[in-house]
Amino acid sequence: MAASTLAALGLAGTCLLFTYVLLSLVAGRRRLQHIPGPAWAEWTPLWLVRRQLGGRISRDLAALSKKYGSIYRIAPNWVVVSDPAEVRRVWAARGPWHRGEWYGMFKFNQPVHTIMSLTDNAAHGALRAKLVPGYSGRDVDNLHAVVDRRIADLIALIERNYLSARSGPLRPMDLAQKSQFLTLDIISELAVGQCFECLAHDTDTYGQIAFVTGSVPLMVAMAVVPRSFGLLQHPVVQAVLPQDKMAGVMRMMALAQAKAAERFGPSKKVARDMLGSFVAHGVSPASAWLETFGQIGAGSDTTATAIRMTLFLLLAGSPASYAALQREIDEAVRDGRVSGPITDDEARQLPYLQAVIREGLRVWPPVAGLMPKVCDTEQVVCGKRIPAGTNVCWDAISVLHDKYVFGDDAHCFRPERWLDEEDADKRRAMEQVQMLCFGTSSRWECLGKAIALIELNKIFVELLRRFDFSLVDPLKPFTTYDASLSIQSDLWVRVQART
Ligand code: HEM
Repeated sequence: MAASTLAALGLAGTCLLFTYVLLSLVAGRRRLQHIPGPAWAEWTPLWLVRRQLGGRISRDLAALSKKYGSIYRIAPNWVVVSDPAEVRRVWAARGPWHRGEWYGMFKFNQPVHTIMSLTDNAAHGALRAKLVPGYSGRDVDNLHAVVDRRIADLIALIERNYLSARSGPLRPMDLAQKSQFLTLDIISELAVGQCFECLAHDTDTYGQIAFVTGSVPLMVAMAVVPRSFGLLQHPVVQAVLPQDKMAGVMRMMALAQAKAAERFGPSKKVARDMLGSFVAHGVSPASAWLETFGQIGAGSDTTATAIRMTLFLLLAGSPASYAALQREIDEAVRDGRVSGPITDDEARQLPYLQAVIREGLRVWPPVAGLMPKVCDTEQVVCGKRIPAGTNVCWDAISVLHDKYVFGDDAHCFRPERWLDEEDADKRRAMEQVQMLCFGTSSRWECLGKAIALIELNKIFVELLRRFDFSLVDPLKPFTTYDASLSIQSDLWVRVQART
């Protein structure tokens, strides 16, 4: 073929491609033109990618809600809802919505799905039914003992390395890091039957924290561009991935695979633990290790954020609440209403503790990701027409700080709001919205909620009955990067033994 013909074909192809891209952009823009939002977000997902990489996405969304109202657009095919009632309706267990492609990041590039990456409701429901008995603790003998044992490890570590005498030198402790050591030790022992021993060695033994810090910001940014995860397999991308940060996660995967393999085959190990429950209820070998691996991610950063941010809010947001909680604990200990260590049932009888836990999760939700849901038919949300296939996300901060539900001081940490409310309907409405932090009443409700609450019920009592905490630098209390979950460090505290 003549060079001139080739050039003409090339030019025609480029023009066609350009026209296609332009028409797609215009069509994409027109679909959601009736929903307000930032100008650039009408045309390209790059606006959202940039925000996601900026490390303050939930605060950015809350600011957009103030400007645009209860529903706004953040990308050509993405909207965000900040009205709690509408979020509950979209997430309703029997509703027509399913998860969006965003959840593909939780497939971890493996051939089979995890419970968190499944977007098909029927397939998700089938796998969930096999996991529920293990997560609920029904089939598991060691749940409470594991939590008690690892909290004892944290106490021992503090007493060994981090106690500051009242008049002696400061021995600062990074509460952000130690909270995560605790939750990693608990979840690794529950998930694979082998504790990571981060607390015993006072280090991130499997490099899990380094991995999350190094990879999650990129993952959540990629998740808003459909199918971009395929790129991760590309040799060029593989070459630029931080191999040192990947090494730990590879070891974690290998451990999960080895531990799951022990549960299958002719001489299989049978045990009444979480993995044992998954296998007993029909989870396949390929899924068993992956669920276990996913559990370590889902169960460590989240609960660590709840622990450290609740303690921080007590220290910085409301010293009076800190004192009230410590008083409740002291009185319960004195009256013999709590054992050593406290049981979950005993903790549930401490009203101020329960209010503190609820309030901590509400003010700083550990999972504030977009979590988009999609419907295959046209819907109406917040009074606006939502075309089929649109990603409908929640604005976690606006929902959980809603003034209509929680009062004018909704953004403040005030545990008393849970104790003072006398109107039963109002209180129920508050609880329903607050529990959205676990996805409660949706078909995707957090499977680890019971485990997380056991940890929270115990940790504050065991720490505050022994120690006094204060911030080392109240003007620079900690660093945080908001990437759907909070990546936090340098929450330095002074810990003193109580006399
Ligand atoms: C305070 C701590 C925690 C919070 C705030 C939290 C929050 C959430 C939320 C909001 C979801 C729903 C996601 C969606 O709608 O798609 C979820 C799902 C999930 N969480 Fe948690 N979580 C916490 C702790 C844990 C723990 C400790 C574990 C493991 C032991 C865990 C395991 C899971 C799993 C497996 C799912 C997927 C459920 C499904 O798809 O059916 N979470 N979590």
